[in-house]
Amino acid sequence: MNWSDYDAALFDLDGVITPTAVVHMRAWSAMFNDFLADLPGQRPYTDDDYYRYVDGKPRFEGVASFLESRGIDLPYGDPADDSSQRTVCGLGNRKNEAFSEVLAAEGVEAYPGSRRLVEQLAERGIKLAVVSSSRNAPTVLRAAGMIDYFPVIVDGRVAEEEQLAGKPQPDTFLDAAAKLSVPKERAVVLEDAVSGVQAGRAGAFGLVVGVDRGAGRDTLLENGADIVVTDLEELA
Ligand SMILES: O=P(O)(O)OC[C@H]1O[C@@H](O)[C@H](O)[C@@H](O)[C@@H]1O
Repeated sequence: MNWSDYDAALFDLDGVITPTAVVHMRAWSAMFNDFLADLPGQRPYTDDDYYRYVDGKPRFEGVASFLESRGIDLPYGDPADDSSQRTVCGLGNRKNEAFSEVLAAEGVEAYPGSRRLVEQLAERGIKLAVVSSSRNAPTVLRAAGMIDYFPVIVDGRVAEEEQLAGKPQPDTFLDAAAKLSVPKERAVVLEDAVSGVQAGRAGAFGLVVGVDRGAGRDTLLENGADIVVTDLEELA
């Protein structure tokens, strides 16, 4: 790809800039498997469930989507629900406690190739944004020492405040491009999740880059990626 064809790069965070997709995956697995253990006839939650139903989506939409796939009906509850409550929101918040504990205990470093690409693009004057479903995005970016590169961050909280539909809808990416004053045809979306490349395709952005951290090259291409890399170093 030729960066001179573009004016902005819209980065997903977890699994694209930082290896936190793995932390999210482990936290989801611990929470769902604990929850399923009490339900007769349910097979365990696996990484395949993560990629199909949870990856890249806002917290409570991930919970609802997985529960629906297993025919489990729980009340939605309220985002402020305590993590002990048997609601969609309660389960999401239970998972968030596990995620926050790992982040606090272990910290996080950006992928070296992603840091290099971000630094180079910043030097070239390409405008940069993070577009993440996660409400933890600013905390993760700060912990990785990367927050100052991104004048625009559209995270799970911003999406809620501004009533933007989450990925796989394109609204959060479109919002970031508008905030950077860059037309979508001049913006590149960089995503590791199926729901994320779907959002990129739905928004008709200039280029959708799939970063294969486990979702699978063919799956990313089928769902909206124009090109697929395994590390962002390849684009630096
Ligand atoms: O619960 P949070 O931190 O708001 O994150 C929501 C989602 O954010 C996405 O970035 C992750 O890919 C998902 O795994 C995660 O579930």
